[in-house]
Amino acid sequence: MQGDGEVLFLGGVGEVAVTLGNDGLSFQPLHPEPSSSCWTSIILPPKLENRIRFSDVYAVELLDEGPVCGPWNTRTVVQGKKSTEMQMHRFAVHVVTRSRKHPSPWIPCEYLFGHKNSETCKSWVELLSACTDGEHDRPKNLLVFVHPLCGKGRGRKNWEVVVPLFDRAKVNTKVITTERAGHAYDTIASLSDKELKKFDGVVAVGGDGLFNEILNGLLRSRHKTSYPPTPEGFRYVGSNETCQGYRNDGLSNSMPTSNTVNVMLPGSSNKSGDHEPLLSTAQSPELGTSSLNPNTEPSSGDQVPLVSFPNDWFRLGIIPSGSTDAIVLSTTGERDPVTSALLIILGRRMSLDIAQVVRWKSSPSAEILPTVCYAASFAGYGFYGEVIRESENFRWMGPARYDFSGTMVFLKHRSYEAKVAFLENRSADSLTASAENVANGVQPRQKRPRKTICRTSCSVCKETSAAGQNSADDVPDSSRAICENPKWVWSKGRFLSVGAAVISCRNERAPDGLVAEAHLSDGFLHLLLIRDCPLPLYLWHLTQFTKKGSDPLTFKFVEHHKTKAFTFISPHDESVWNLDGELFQASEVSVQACRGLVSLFASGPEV
Ligand SMILES: Nc1ncnc2c1ncn2[C@@H]1O[C@H](COP(=O)(O)OP(=O)(O)OP(=O)(O)O)[C@@H](O)[C@H]1O
Repeated sequence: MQGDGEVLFLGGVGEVAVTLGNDGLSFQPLHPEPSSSCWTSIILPPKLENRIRFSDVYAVELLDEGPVCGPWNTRTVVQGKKSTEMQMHRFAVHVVTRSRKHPSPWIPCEYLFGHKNSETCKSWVELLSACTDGEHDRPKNLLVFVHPLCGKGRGRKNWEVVVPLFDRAKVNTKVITTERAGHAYDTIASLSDKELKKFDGVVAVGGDGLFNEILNGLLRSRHKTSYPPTPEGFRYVGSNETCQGYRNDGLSNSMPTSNTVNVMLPGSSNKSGDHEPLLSTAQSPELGTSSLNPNTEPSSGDQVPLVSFPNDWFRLGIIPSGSTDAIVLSTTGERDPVTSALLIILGRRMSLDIAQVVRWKSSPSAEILPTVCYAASFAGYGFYGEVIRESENFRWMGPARYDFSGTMVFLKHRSYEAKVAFLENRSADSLTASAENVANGVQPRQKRPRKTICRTSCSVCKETSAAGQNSADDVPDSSRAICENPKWVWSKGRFLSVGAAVISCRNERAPDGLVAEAHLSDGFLHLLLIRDCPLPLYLWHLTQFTKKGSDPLTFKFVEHHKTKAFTFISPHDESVWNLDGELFQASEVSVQACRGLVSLFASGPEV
């Protein structure tokens, strides 16, 4: 019977007895070379093991009859001799491997098996395919957006590099090459739920900006929740509206309705300051129903349940190709298109917190008009917003424009008057000084608690995601906790920047990120308030971000608050925010962390 020590020929090794286990395949050479370890000499590099885990197999392929090379040994390698080749029927098992050092990119590699009987090969392929198909959670159909111009034109090239992996793994991809800013947003936002349900996920081949567009396109109409809580005295809308399930403990919550919620599309609408009009779900400019499935009925009136977030099936992926790629670096630890493609194909999954940002006013004199948008990595005001605004003038420089405009904005050393109220996090490891100290601006430099870095299988994120498996109709746990502990702390004054990191925001300039201890799905934001200070001190603070293992947040003029929600008010006419690297004009905003709102094809950073 197959799997019970059947003898196959393995390329580079020779005859092996193969045994099938519950979680993989193992094999022993029948004629081990005494002078060398065939496992180290089989393929140099990468090193293959004598065991294949199904969870690492991304494709099994039946091949034509052809050559399989005989054993490699030290003698043939050192003397440059060609090992013998045998003509036989063949199949290939494609797996992922990686070096032992961390972080290390994933490398696809192949075990080539041969047998004189074609039926034997065929039945092994069927058996192994069934075993790997049993590894549930692997995507079958993906919608892919390729931003051809991102990161100096890397988008298209990177997609071409990874396409063979998707083809080999038999993952169907519907590819759309974006033609303009807002293209991906429009397409996703206008997909009916029935169309969306045909996909297991959406992949962005681009940078954080393209990912942000997709995120907003998905969540705008499908994330049903209340506005972020706001402090007493900040009651713009629905003062008489109370949210179902929320206690009215001095927090003003209000439920957005389809009439009141508009989404600002960061990539396009911010430039004009206009709101993106709500699009009809019947429109589907790129993905006409017929293009997906000729038998599909029109979406209107169909009985497919609504897609809402969070849910446990739909995932987002990123093939990093942008100028910063902070989301990929923070969620995988690698900025490598092949690693990301393999994580997608193997169906890795992890939850990701998302910041819901509600703009109440675009400028102090503007009308009150709540506009909802979402950020996956960062929302920043002051320095961060100005750098993005300034960089728009130097697009021709490519990614270097961020360094250039960063320097210009730094030298201007502008500070901004603002009031920020945040929800105090009474539970456990608050990183902030006491509320009184903060209010007086005399926060002492203090020893910060030991950082728990978010890594693969992070216990902090696992704990919270297990607790957070509530239905979409339930009140989110994070919000419930807010209502039970509603203490607001105000911070007022002049700030060089105000920023909220949802995740660590690692990037090539900041190897530990903006907030090294940020978790991917713990339901918290890290609010960074940088008070006005002398230029050299600010420079010192900024340069700390570039050093691994440093702590840029211990300066006296830096406030770091781990919080679930905050509200920001500025009297400046030209107040601009940076949301995931995109410009967003807003003088009054409220922001909340939505725990595990989306799932990613990732398994956490291996750092
Ligand atoms: N074909 C296109 N032409 C112009 N802009 C596009 C196109 N496709 C997407 N965009 C927009 O470009 C912006 C930046 O995209 P992305 O972040 O993916 O790449 P990037 O190289 O990192 O860019 P940036 O340096 O501007 O952040 C996004 O807002 C996206 O909407």
